[in-house]
Amino acid sequence: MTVTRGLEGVVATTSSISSIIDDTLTYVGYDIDDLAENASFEEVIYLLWHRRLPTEPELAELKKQLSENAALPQQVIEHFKMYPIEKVHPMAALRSAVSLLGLYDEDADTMEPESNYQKAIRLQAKMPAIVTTFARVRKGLEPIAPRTDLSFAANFLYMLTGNEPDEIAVNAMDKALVLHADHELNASTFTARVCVATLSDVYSGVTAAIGALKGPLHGGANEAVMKMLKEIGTIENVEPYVRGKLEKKEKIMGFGHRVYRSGDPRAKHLRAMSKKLTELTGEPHWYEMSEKIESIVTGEKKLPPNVDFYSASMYHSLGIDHDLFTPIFAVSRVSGWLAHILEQYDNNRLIRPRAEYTGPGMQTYVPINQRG
Ligand SMILES: CC(=O)SCCNC(=O)CCNC(=O)[C@H](O)C(C)(C)COP(=O)(O)OP(=O)(O)OC[C@H]1O[C@@H](n2cnc3c(N)ncnc32)[C@H](O)[C@@H]1OP(=O)(O)O
Ligand SMILES: O=C([O-])CC(=O)C(=O)O
Repeated sequence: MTVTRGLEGVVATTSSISSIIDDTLTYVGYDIDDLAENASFEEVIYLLWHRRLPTEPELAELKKQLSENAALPQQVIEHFKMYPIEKVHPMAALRSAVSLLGLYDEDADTMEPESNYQKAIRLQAKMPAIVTTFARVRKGLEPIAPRTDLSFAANFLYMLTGNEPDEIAVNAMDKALVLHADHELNASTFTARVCVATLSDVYSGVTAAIGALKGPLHGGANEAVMKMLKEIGTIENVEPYVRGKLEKKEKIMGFGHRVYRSGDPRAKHLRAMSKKLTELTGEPHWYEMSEKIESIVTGEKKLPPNVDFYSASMYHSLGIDHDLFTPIFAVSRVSGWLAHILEQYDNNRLIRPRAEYTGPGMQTYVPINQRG
């Protein structure tokens, strides 16, 4: 048996959803740079689920379906009011809420492709309301119902604050959602596929994926980046802080990647948005600190920033609570998880690798009264 630690380089499935080849990321063959500049998040959802861009009527229909399914069942809202919500991490709340949604979906365990597609729409549609309702209830505020006349990105910001967001904020959120939507066989997507490959249901697959995204080596890194920026505090402190961490062989969050070698193509879009938004909010130091961290880490370790690094200062500039950064990642990535879940069902085989056993050799059972 050959063990490949962390399954590095192991090709575990075929997929027609997204690809990373020579550090170029494509969704269904469209370069991420092209999509980030030109596509809306709703178009990207359609692309991932149907493997082609929608026509105008198809996009209008998807938007209508997302809008019609955006509100949360009252039971989920009541659930948020039942526990000490201010002590709960929103990713844990999101994980539980998705699982709970499965209890109120009478088709949860129906396996026909059309039923699974309809569940994908319902789940994608409700993710913003889960995150924003949680965010408001924990502050003692009433949840805000989704509006049917706003885009997916605008609705998210509207439900969070109750104010109609301006065009700059909506464009930034929309682009962030496009950039995070899918990423080949990352840890959370693989988790979702392993789960549903047992022929478990869509809600189980997404719940499992949220659990995997939560960790700081994956989606949780964006919140950790903001924590680091706050800890550093000033531009003067960047150099001693970062060099000190590197000397102690500690990781700098938001840097490094299992697949990219010369850099994550999404980072430049987030860097540009971070620069623009931090200037507009009169807090350019968040960007300036980030840029300085990048120059030290890339200089010392040759590790470029990943998608989580500049998204932190960008979301901060939109006035978003720092522990909501990873849930926002999930609001976008659920589109990719759902595409992969449907693809897995389409051509399923149980995913079950092997482990090389390293424990003791064959032993004889000793009755408990004879053990020393
Ligand atoms: C959406 C996403 O999931 S993007 C990734 C988000 N995660 C982060 O930003 C957390 C910080 N980054 C990391 O922990 C890693 O780079 C990962 C998890 C992304 C990739 O991990 P792996 O491919 O397993 O790389 P691994 O952790 O083995 O690192 C290889 C070497 O680079 C170093 N390294 C990797 N990332 C970093 C980092 N962020 N800071 C400092 N050193 C690092 C490791 O210490 C190791 O050094 P060594 O060979 O001297 O021991
Ligand atoms: O692909 C990965 O390993 C992590 C990542 O960048 C993502 O999920 O967006």
